[in-house]
Amino acid sequence: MQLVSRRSRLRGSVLIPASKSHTIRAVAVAALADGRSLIHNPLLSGDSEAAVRCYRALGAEIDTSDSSLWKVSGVGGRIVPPAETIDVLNSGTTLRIAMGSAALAERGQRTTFTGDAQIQTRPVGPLLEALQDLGAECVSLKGNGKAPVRVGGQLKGGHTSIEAKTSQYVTSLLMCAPLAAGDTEIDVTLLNEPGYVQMTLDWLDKQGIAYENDRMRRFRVQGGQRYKPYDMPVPADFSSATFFLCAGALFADEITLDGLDFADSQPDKGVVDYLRAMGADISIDANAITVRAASLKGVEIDMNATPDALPAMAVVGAYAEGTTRLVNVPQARMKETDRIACMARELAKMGARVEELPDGLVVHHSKLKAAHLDGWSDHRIVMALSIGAMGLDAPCTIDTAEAVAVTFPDFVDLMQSVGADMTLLD
Ligand SMILES: O=C(O)C1=C[C@@H](OP(=O)(O)O)[C@@H](O)[C@H](O)C1
Ligand SMILES: C=C(OP(=O)(O)O)C(=O)O
Repeated sequence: MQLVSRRSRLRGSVLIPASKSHTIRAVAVAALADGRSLIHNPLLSGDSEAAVRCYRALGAEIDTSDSSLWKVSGVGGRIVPPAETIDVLNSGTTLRIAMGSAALAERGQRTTFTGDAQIQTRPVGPLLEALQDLGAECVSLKGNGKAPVRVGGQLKGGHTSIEAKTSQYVTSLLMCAPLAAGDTEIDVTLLNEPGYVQMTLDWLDKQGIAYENDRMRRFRVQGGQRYKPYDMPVPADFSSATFFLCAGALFADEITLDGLDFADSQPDKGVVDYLRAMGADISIDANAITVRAASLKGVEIDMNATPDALPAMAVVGAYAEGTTRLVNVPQARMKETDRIACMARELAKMGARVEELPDGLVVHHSKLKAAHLDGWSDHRIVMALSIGAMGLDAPCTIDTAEAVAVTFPDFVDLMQSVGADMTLLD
């Protein structure tokens, strides 16, 4: 599919859909719990569908017939691997978390995971090694530290250390360790985006799981614990909101984003601070954020906590006065695509002056022009580029637009509802 995006002025309000990161954690915890959980307001998207299919295959009963209330009967920590390979589609978070869950099976019982072409380029080697240290049987079937992988029981606990270039490794270990028979000690030698680990710890806290956290450098998790069923709504997604925040800061008379909760620990709420530092006009009132276009100036932003915001912030940088430096986010190269390289390339096609850094992007204020763009089958690149087109005299066409469904199937509809001149073409 192609997304054609044209000059737009935005006005109105949007209700931001549920968080992908929370929905996947919600499914995983409920699937491992003893009993029946109710997940209200889940995200309906490719990545959350991947989590549902994955945990069904691992034995949980998940009824999604009511799209606003999923009912999950958990396996009580007793994973029984399916004979068939589990396909996690495009979801890195699902793959990493489910690998830990699969390690809870009995010794000799193994689960094979694969995913789409992008998933098969993303690393999981350090997680395989850590799970192995803790008693699981792990192998990367192509020997390259990537999916397809096979993970078998049984996680017993013990000690491991991990270099977490993606926080998802630590999230995975923290979610399975409580269900191991023995205690687990995890030394974390490097940790990108610790805020996503905090989201996981918030889940453990709500579950009453006992653990010790020494400044995110060392965790001790008591073994022999259980997850219990719960009844909870999923909070709105600040990563999806990012696109409306950025579009609003550039092109809105006034748009209001509803449903977001600043008490939630999602790291991408930090995008509000980034935009304010650039001069954006953003006000926050209860759960509503109101954004009006203002003239923005380039600043340096440490993006380590928020890798998913890089594509949209790069577009903002191209419109801001002066130079925007988005730094310290090397992990953005390990996502669905190498988002640093892809954004540099696509913005250059639009006439932007962009420099790639090993860990980020330098974007200079540029006179942009319309172009035919590649979305690289990466949801966040497609959405970011569509915003880039909103200030131009001629339309931009973005290929691989079907990718938005991975996290935000309603993106185009919601953008249109606040006045974006966008069309999806089959
Ligand atoms: O834990 C999570 O839910 C996520 C963590 C982040 O991944 P990394 O930790 O690999 O950056 C983020 O990019 C991803 O969209 C979701
Ligand atoms: C990187 C992302 O997701 P995941 O790692 O779950 O594939 C994302 O949603 O931008």
